Amino acid sequence: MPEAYSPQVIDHLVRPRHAGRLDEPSGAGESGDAACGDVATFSVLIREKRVEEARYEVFGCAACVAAGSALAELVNGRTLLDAARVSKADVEGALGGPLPEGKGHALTLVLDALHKAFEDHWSRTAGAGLVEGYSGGGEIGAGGVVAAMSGGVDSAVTALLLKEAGHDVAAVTFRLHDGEKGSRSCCSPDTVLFARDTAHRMGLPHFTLNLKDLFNKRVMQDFVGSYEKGRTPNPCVACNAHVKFHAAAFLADELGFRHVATGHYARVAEGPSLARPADESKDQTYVLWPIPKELLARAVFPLGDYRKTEVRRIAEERGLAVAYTPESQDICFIPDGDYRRFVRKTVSAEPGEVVDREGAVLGRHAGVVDFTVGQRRGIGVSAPTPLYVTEVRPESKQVVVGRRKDLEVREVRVRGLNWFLPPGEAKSVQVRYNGGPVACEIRADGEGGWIADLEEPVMGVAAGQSAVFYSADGERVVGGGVVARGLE
Ligand SMILES: Nc1ncnc2c1ncn2[C@@H]1O[C@H](COP(=O)(O)OP(=O)(O)OP(=O)(O)O)[C@@H](O)[C@H]1O
Repeated sequence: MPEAYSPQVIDHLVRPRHAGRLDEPSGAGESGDAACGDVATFSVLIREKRVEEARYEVFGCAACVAAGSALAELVNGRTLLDAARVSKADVEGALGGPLPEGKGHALTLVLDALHKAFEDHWSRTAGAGLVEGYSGGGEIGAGGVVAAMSGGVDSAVTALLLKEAGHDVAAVTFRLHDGEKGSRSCCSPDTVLFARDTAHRMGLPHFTLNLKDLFNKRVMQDFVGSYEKGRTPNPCVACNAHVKFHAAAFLADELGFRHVATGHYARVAEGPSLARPADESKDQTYVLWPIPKELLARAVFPLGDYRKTEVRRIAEERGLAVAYTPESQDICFIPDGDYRRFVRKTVSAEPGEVVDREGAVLGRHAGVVDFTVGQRRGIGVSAPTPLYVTEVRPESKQVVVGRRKDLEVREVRVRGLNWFLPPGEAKSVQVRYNGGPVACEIRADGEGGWIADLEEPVMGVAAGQSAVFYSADGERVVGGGVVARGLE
């Protein structure tokens, strides 16, 4: 580490390039904190996928000021993709090599301000309902892939494999929620920085899209609301239905790219339909059923052909820092896994009765939001044989309990279906993420929904869960939907 500033740093201090703010930018961003001394802003004017102008303003140490000037010089006039590829190492290079000890943060600070300006540009382009319901623009680009990168190993290897296969790749990280304090779940600020760094080390452009409002409305509120209604939600399914693929397609269209990729373990088969991946222990087809068909036609899942162990090995071999990141938690916005506490923070639960199937009152509970069908623990009623929740009735605030046998269902009603293949090809159904498929026959219920008649009984099917139908060979997803009440 040098002790003094390089001639390049001094030059940027004496002759700052592109200093100031644009009056009418298409995006503006700020990073840093006055309390810790350094604040950087960038304003950008983007036209025709090019950074026509970029200006910076920095209040802070000399290294930060010089880094702002060097970065502005590096991105002015470049294509948006090239500008989004500029890395900390590039800025460092432009400043004549490593900064003096303790000054490395300058690179992160100015790059973050620039990327927040890009993020703001996308928010302004997409408008208030950012990508809500977006399913593709008029013209789909010929090539290129937008790879959704969460900061985890799967999506990093996804982007790497696509790049190594010769595709034009742009990485995108979605800001979905703030995470809970102290957490390092996906989308917390440091995760975004980490994902950007990972993309840049692969030589990829990186963008961030702010989807917090959409995610809050379509995933988090739905999650809490479902418990209030006595249903069991699956937030990953809701995210795949409304957020991830729409947002990635939006960015792909803006960049003139055709495909969108995620690190899911699944394959896209002809149809298009979804097919099971090579690594059956990581199969994610169950949560992917709601992707609109027109978006599935643009989706690629490179990991569908790999086993997770191979994916980690690839990450290790290529020296990716993500190689050792832990598996992500079940629900990304509840890092501690305590979803009851999460739900209770938002809804005020009202007490009610615990009743048996004949209606006899066995006890009291503190709120229906604490219960799901199939639950055994925490019922608070003692009985000679174990009791299970067999039904949740939010209207009467009753929780119905019964024996294990009472949980068995032979008929599942499914609504809100998304079919990839003709319904007649459905030969089995899976009603739980970790459950296997059960042979079934299906019939239309005459009201737009379908009924699956199961060959063998399944325990504890809760309204709100997904029901996913598979083909006769069990390999392809025929379609999926949401389990409806009415099977009782
Ligand atoms: N915040 C995010 N930003 C961008 N893409 C995301 C984000 N969260 C998830 N994804 C995409 O969705 C895929 C599946 O998400 P999931 O939460 O199941 O993560 P995962 O299977 O553990 O993958 P990873 O190891 O990449 O985090 C990811 O591989 C990634 O492509």
